[in-house]
Amino acid sequence: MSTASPHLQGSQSVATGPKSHPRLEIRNIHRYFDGRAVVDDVSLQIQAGQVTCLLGPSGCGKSTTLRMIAGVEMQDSGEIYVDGKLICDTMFRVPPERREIGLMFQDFALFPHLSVADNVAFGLKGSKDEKRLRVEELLQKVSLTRFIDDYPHQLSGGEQQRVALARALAPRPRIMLMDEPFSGLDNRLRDGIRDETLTLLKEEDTAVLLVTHEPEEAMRMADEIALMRGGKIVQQGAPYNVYTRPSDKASVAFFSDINVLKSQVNGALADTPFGQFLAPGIADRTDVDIVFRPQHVRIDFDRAGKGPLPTATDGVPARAVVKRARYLGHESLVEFQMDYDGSVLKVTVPRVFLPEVGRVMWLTVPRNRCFVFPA
Ligand SMILES: Nc1ncnc2c1ncn2[C@@H]1O[C@H](COP(=O)(O)OP(=O)(O)OP(=O)(O)O)[C@@H](O)[C@H]1O
Repeated sequence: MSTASPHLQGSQSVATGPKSHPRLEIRNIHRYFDGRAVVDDVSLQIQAGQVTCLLGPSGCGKSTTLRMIAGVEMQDSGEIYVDGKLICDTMFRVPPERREIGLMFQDFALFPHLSVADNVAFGLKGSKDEKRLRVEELLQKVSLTRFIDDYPHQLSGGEQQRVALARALAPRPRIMLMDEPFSGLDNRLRDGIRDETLTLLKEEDTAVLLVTHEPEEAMRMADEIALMRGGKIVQQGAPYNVYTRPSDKASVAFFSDINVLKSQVNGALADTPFGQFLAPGIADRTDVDIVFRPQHVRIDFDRAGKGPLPTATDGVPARAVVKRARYLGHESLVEFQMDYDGSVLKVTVPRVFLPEVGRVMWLTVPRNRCFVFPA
């Protein structure tokens, strides 16, 4: 069983020798609007070739953080370093165009009057031949060579997005900042373009900071997730760690629906209708939330008024009645009304499972899938 608190440190250090610096480092950045800390002491390190997703709900300060790194917004305190060199503090500031940072936003439009080739070549320096070579290389990588002389309006939304990516990467930026870059695309296109983008970013060895409010996008794209809330990074680490070892109830809830049992600690144990849960390190008489995801609840059929026998790993079964069942395509969602207090618990099953309303069943909660947090 997991309990509250582990503040994960992530897997960011890729040692390449004593002098290696992160490609991008921001230290203790603050930004205030109307006296309110919109970005509140944010620090991050990103290595070359690493994708970090800044993930959080709307208004938590993600875009403001990105804008400060890009240099279009000034922080009130804190420093930004690229390859160990200071590029911005409150006294000194390298202008945005000299930061070697590529930008890609949802509405980062192509120049309509320029061909695909000229769009991609826009930020490039060097001879005509050198530019042409780089344009061809990138268009080949995004599989758009055949559109090289076309104009943006002749391309689909997804194709335009890939040209925008090629354009952003053409000058070989050391860092790529992406703000919800795929949110304008329809669902079916999105997965393919995300995967292609990831492959290309890795090939170019760029350090990427991608802002998104979609957990699924972050899980799919990120080497590391920085979970942001109320201007602060509340947890940081590999997607697996952030998902399976969340630091608090809100972090669990950000990734999926949750079920919550209320209890109070007594002798490092919390009593519930599902049996006792370990609550190590939490003081007696502390109110706690026992949190678990719908996909982790176990369902058993009623056998002559009884459920399965209690076990150490799954605790005690609790009697429930099916209130509603829905098939969602990739899983079924069943809502159960619990006998013990009439509350409703959600359970998902990765197949077609549509028991009739009113049917009696028994639920158990595997202890290794639960989190106990002070309420
Ligand atoms: N120039 C500004 N003046 C005043 N408040 C601002 C300014 N820019 C941003 N804010 C406020 O700062 C907070 C954070 O905004 P920000 O755009 O960084 O959030 P976000 O996490 O990127 O949200 P979203 O996902 O909706 O884009 C919001 O409450 C926003 O209203």
